[in-house]
Formats: sequence, C-alpha cells, structure tokens
Amino acid sequence: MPEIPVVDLSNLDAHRITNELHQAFSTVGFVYLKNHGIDREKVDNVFKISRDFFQLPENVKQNYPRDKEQFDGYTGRDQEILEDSSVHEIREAYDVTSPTSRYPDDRVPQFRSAICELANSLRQLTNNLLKFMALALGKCLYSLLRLEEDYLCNRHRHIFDGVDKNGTILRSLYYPPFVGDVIVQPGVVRCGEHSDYGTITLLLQDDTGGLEVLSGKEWIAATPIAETVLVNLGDLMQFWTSDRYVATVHRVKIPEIEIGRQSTAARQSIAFFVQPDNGVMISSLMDDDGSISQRQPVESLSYLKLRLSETYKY
Ligand SMILES: O=C(O)CCC(=O)C(=O)O
Ligand SMILES: [Fe+2]
Repeated sequence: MPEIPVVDLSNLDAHRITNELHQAFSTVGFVYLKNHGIDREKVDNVFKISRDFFQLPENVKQNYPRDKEQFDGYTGRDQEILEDSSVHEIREAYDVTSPTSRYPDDRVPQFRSAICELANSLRQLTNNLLKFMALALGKCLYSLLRLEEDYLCNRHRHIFDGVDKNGTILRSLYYPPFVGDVIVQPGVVRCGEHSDYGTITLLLQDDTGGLEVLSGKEWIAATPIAETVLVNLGDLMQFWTSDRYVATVHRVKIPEIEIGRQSTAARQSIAFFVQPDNGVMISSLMDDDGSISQRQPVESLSYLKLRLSETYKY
C-alpha cells in the first residue's frame, strides 16, 4: 500500500529535503511536513474563531456571500460542487485573499487578526518550500534549464497580497456534523473528487479524518498526523513540470464509523491555495524527450478564474 511520506524540516539539509520532496511529488503527490515552524496556537486559534463564525445562523452567514471577483466571503452547502456526480457536498467555507479582504468583523471581530497571523506563517513556509521545489526540479530537468533557487519564489512574490496581484486563497473549511438519525445517501460527500488548481496547497486538518487521496486505482487515507502540514500539488504545477509532478485527485468522505451515529463530529480544515502572481505565464518546462514543450502557456489568474467558474453554482 503506497503511503504519504513525512518530511522533517527540523534540520534544513537541502540535499535530503529536495530529494524527499521530489520523490513525493513525482509519485503520490502529497507529503506531510513536520517541524515546519508554524505555531500550533495560531492554527488552533483559527479553528476556534472559525467555529464561532460557522455556528452563526445561516441567514447571518449569508450576509457575507463569496464575491466572484474578489474571491472572498462565505460559501454555503452545495454552493460549490467539485464532482459532477455529487448529490450534495456538505461543506461550508470562508475565503480570504489578503489582510484587507472582507472579514465578518462585526460578528467575529478576532477573525481577521487570527487569519492574518496564520497566513504570514503559511507564506513563509511556502517560500521555503518553493525554494526546495525549484532545486528539486532543477535536478530532474536537463542542465540547459537548470533552475535557480529563486525561480519559483520570483513568480510568487505577492502571496496573500490580494487578487489584484495574486490569487492565493486562504480558506477556512467547516464540514458540519450530521445530527440525529440522518441517513447518508450515496452521492452525499463532504468534498467531491477533485485536484487543486494552483501551485501547491498547504492543508491543516483537525483530527476528524475523512480525507482520501487517489493513488493508482486505490484510495488511501490521508490520516491526520498531529502537528503536521499536509502539502499537495495543484494542476498548474503539474502543467509547469510537464507532468513530472502530479496533482493528485482527492476527496473528503464522511468517515464510515460516523454514519448512523446519533451525532457525528464536525470536521475543520484550513487550506492555503498557493497561486503564482497575476500575469505570470506558465509554460510546460519541457516535454519528455527533452525538447521545449509545444503546449500553449497559460496565465495564472485567467486559469484560476476559469477553474473557479466551473465549480460555483451561482
Ligand atoms: O478539507 C480537506 O481536508 C480538504 C479540502 C480540499 O481538498 C479542498 O478544499 O480543496
Ligand atoms: Fe483539494
């Protein structure tokens, strides 16, 4: 059974880390990071304050509807469907793209500062990862295209500076509990099968479980491991690397043991969907035979808009 590897960032041995990341991204496409430097308190704080928001009545939450142009605000159940065959996707989310995005300040005043503190740490970790990834890619490409350490960082200078500059989204996710004798029908999921859209996603999950990753034809559980960040690649990165790295399909199911119980746990997670700066043209670095790719380049923001427009049901 393939497994999602754990990479330890405590001693920054570039050689070891690049090799381990390279191995993970070119096979299962997911990796856990431990000793990543993100303060647990900041994460727990966002979980707690997000709960304060998600537990508000639906009509209150709907006062902050997600804005299609700004990519910020609240998305309710079934408003975003990731898998065509889903009957329901029982998930709520609040998205922001910068410290000045729309936040529910009047209802949950600490939401903004809690998210911004965490976003800062996530941005730092992302920059470190992008350096390792550029080194890792440099190793597997032909020497002509050897990438300098800053190749990816230079194309991600404005992470969390807002959609005018960069489409990175921090999303707080809430999968509500199923209460009473709700019978979960086939086709009802928490999050339908999909791959992410951008460069990489950093995911912080609580201990509820349910996230699964497609490896070949098998679904493997991305079991929560305390104090880790789970990282996966998005489609843009797969394209950028000419499919050397994979944007693996994943989903969130309602854990079997929860079905039929009187009340089930809610699940919470925080996703940081990292996107290159607006205007960055992404070209496949190289085709398999070593020639420059013939695939048409794509522009970062247009690509993101296209993908988002395909999933929202309004
Ligand atoms: O909640 C999770 O664990 C994963 C969510 C996810 O894959 C997504 O929002 O893209
Ligand atoms: Fe995802």
